[in-house]
Amino acid sequence: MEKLMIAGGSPLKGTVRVSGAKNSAVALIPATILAESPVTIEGLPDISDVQILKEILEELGGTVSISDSDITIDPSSMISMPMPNGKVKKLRASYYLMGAMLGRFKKAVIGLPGGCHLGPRPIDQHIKGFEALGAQVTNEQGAIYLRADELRGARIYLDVVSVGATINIMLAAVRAKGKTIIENAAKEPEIIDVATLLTNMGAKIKGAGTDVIRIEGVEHLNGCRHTIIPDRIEAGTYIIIGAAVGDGVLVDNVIPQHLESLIAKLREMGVSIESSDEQVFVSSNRSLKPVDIKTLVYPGFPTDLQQPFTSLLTKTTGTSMVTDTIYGARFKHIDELRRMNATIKVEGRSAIINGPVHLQGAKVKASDLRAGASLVIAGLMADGVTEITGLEHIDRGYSHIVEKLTGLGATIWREKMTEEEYEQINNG
Ligand SMILES: CC(=O)N[C@H]1[C@@H](OP(=O)(O)OP(=O)(O)OC[C@H]2O[C@@H](n3ccc(=O)[nH]c3=O)[C@H](O)[C@@H]2O)O[C@H](CO)[C@@H](O)[C@@H]1O
Ligand SMILES: C=C(OP(=O)(O)O)C(=O)O
Repeated sequence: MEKLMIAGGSPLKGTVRVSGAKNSAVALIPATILAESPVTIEGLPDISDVQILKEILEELGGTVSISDSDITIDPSSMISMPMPNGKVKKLRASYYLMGAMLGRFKKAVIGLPGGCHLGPRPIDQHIKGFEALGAQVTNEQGAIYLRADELRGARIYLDVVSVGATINIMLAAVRAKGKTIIENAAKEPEIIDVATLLTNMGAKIKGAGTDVIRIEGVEHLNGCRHTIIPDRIEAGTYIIIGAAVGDGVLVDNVIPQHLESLIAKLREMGVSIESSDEQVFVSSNRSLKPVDIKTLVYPGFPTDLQQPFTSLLTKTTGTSMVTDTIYGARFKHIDELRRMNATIKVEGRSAIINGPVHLQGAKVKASDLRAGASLVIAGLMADGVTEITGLEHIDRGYSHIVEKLTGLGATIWREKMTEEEYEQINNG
């Protein structure tokens, strides 16, 4: 077990290249199950979620080869092996195995997913969609059993706008007989990316990226080549780092339109930020104005950037408020930021931040992926050394974070935890 060490306080400068999107990758990889010949995905991020999904596809009988950041998956020999436990519990996106396996094999057994603990994360809308397509779905001892004689297209209205449910229903519906209409669908860029892959495989999908998606089921899906979109949350994290401690940070391989809500807020605060086709240039400003943010579904401010953004707000002069309308309990990073000197209180779904404060290095624990990102940013801003445990969460979503930050001039390194430290962490 390793911990992350950061000696903060120095300005960062240079170029950082963003990797492929985690939330696309974790759907694109299961989507390959639906093909009848090899699929190549280019530009995958080097993160643990991708590694685990690769191993899961191998357990299902797929042949997986990786060359640099490209992966080729031959799904032709896969079987619908039950996966009630084990690796599926390690990540949220293992729920996409349900839609993909139901689409191809008309049956699947998948344990309820893991992923970040952000309060309740039900999957009732996924199940509602599968049932509407004709599947029988039961929950037995923490695993979801799905079976259908045949899948039939249906009209499905999502009661909650859900990224996961939209993609999962799409995965099953591309192999259903007839037409499926998903209403009140999520519009995140990752949904368009998955629809693009499926279309390249031979699926018929219209309207991905709008709130009504129309799918005409097909009999066969073939292999193809697909290039993943850049990770807007990783890009947003480096842009926030540039705003917090940057002396000219160029974030490369980004689609700025995916981050309009973040860029607009940073400008409102007085951050100097310029964007071109695929790059964003950002510099820190000594005095920043406080702002309020409210997380919303895309194209609103992403919940996944709320925690990293909170660290930046400790630097502003005055009071800022962060309200998370998607995950009302996504505030486990706040206690850790307080240990670093931040003045923040949580009231219901909101965190109220008073600044400016000068953060101080401390021993802190990442409870989830973006809590980890917020602590990395705080560590870079702080005087002295910050030690972050819970690195396994950060490794779920940030490819080569130490190398990328070192490239910008940060003093950051991984260190093996002593047995004593390991025990302390495990005992809470
Ligand atoms: C792997 C992946 O892509 N993860 C992202 C995805 O998670 P995920 O797909 O799990 O998130 P959803 O978009 O489904 O969740 C949005 C909201 O709907 C609720 N809900 C969702 C499904 C359901 O069946 N019932 C229900 O009530 C959730 O509790 C949450 O409050 O979108 C989230 C919201 O942008 C991001 O934080 C995650 O990074
Ligand atoms: C919440 C997140 O991930 P997951 O849904 O995979 O847990 C995230 O990426 O911030």
